[in-house]
Amino acid sequence: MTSVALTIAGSDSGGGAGIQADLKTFQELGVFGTSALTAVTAQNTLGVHGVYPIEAAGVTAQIQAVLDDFSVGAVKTGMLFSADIIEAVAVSLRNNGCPPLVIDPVMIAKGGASLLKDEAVTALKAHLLPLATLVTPNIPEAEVLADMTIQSTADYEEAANRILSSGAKAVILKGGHSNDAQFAEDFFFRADGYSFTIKSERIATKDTHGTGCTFSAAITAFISQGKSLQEAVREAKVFIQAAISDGLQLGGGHGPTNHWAYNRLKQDAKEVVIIE
Ligand SMILES: Nc1ncnc2c1ncn2[C@@H]1O[C@H](COP(=O)(O)OP(=O)(O)OP(=O)(O)O)[C@@H](O)[C@H]1O
Ligand SMILES: Cc1ncc(CO)c(N)n1
Repeated sequence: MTSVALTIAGSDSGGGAGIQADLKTFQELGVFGTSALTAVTAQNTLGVHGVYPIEAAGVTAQIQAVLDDFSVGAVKTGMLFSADIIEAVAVSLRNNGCPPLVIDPVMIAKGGASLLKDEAVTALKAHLLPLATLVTPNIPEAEVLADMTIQSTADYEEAANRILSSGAKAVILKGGHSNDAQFAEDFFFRADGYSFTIKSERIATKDTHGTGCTFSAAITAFISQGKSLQEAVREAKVFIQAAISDGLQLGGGHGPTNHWAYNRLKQDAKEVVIIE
């Protein structure tokens, strides 16, 4: 049977991040994509030029319409923008017996524009993180969620534990922003204490717009197909590695990754190593 996934996220008119990245990723992985839009952004590879949120009631109605009609195997959230929208999403998911949920706690776009209001962080922690199967912050987002600075490997564990204390079942701290020139390493922690590091070669490119959205969408797609969380994360790392490695050279700023690359390149993908 065809797997169905739902993305609850913002629109990126530039097509590299947000709902567009999610749907392209679902499509490449043979998963039927459905969506609930939280905000429209006027955006390209150079930056965000405007944010136009959707009314919370409109977000609720989209989620309900999808969940009433489809058997959704997994859900992801991306840009949620306001506390009102976060509360509406949490209520809708709770009322519908929430499917496995991947939360990408999107806060700031590459160019520095805010995609989550400061006051919405409390709502995210209180209402949505408790429902999460997996939370996928980059390091700056983990610092906000854990309310601490992260400098050392010991800090990763402390930050992860603070995020897991919200009730989330697992967290992966993404190292895309680290200054390690050789490897792109992400750190996975589960609430029961199991952890691993997942590592691939770092690709030297400026075209990394939407990497976080694409990675979390690939995890969501694989979960919707019945893969375990660990297998979903491992294969999503292959997906993002392929997508970054075959950049499309579009736009004048941070260009998008290539959502068509995975099925063509996965056999030759640079090694993705899990260190338990
Ligand atoms: N240059 C790179 N080479 C290889 N992998 C990378 C590179 N940059 C990021 N990644 C990987 O891409 C995934 C997404 O991580 P990243 O930290 O870039 O997310 P993000 O900051 O949330 O992205 P976004 O820009 O969409 O907000 C992670 O698995 C990370 O390790
Ligand atoms: C709509 C949207 N969602 C997420 C991101 C983060 O990459 C972005 N730049 N735009």
